[in-house]
Amino acid sequence: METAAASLAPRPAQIRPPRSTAARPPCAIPFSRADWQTTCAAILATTSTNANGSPRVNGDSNNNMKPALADLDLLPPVSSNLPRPLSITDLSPAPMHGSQLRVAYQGVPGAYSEAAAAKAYPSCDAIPCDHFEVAFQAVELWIADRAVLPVENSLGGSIHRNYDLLLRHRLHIVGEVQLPVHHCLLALPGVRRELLTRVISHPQALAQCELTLNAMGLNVAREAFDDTAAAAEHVAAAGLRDTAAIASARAADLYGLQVLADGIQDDAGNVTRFVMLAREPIIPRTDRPFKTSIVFAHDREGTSVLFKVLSAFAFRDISLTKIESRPHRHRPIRLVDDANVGTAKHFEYMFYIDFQAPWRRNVFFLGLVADGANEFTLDRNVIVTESSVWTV
Ligand SMILES: O=C(O)C(=O)C[C@]1(C(=O)O)C=C[C@@H](O)C=C1
Repeated sequence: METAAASLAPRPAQIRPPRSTAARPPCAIPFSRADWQTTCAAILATTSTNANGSPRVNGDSNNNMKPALADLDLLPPVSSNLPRPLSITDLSPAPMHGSQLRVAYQGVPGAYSEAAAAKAYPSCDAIPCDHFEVAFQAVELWIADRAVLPVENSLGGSIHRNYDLLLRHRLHIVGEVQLPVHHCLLALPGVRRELLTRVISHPQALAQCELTLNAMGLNVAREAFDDTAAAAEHVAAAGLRDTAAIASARAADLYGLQVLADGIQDDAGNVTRFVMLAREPIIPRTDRPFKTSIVFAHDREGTSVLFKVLSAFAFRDISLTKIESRPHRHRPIRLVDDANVGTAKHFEYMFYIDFQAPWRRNVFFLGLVADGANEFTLDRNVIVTESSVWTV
């Protein structure tokens, strides 16, 4: 989920510069602050807002992104951005890419997403972005090489916004990383729990600590914030003595807050799964397990098509690791009320399936996908729109 505090004015979508030396990601961005701000200004200049208020980069009416590289002075000349041949790096297992990759994540330094980026690509330059969509755009515009974004949490469930963005952008899943999420309650030095009237954090973090906060007697107002570390930064920057933030211990260090309580997540095994995204797909290693992700829709009413699709997996002994459905934007159902006013309701769905299978069976299965939907699904009314394969 990507939500801003109701009481806070929405901030413009932008890639954030590192704020200070203390607040830099583990591996510094190789620009000066001034250079970085010029880059941000350039990407913002290419960003327009569509009717729904979501940012777009030179998008057409279908929200298809077109990189505006010529506008970005700091980027390499356009000619070097033409598609390049796959190199050995592209073919190696994704988590080993490592050295000096620029990796976009959503949030500010100290966010769990920054830790996930560092876990996925240990010597990367982590690039903070205000919104998930900006992280997608940063990769599409070659400002970053990869994006690392959360898709689900063991307590809070799926992060639907990123499922939707995966369909609207042309990036490939090239890996995944799981991050144990250990939350702390942070406040200004000297503040006692009894003084608190408000707890702020990312909505997922608030949900993950709900029971523990209540058990601690903190039945105070909760407020949603863009990300956990931004909440911590806000408490520190605004000198709020009545407000605590839920964030990481690293955020406490970065923003000079004290840890009032440690490990406040409702489940000790709280884990968030992040996907690693790139412009080019990878060929996964055959000596390691790997996952395939597909997205499909069907144009028939009723549940039997879904049943047939699922049976295609069952008959081949292919394990599904995740199934998710999202409203189909292009096929809304039109409802008419008593006053004969029509509204679009999204009760038709896109289905996302992740599956894991031995290499041979997986190749066979993907072959069927590539062959066309008929064979793959045993039903000609199913359309597969996306697929990615990665090593886990
Ligand atoms: O706010 C952060 O620190 C994030 O990285 C975001 C996020 C999320 O989107 O779910 C990531 C992991 C945690 O589950 C809580 C929040």
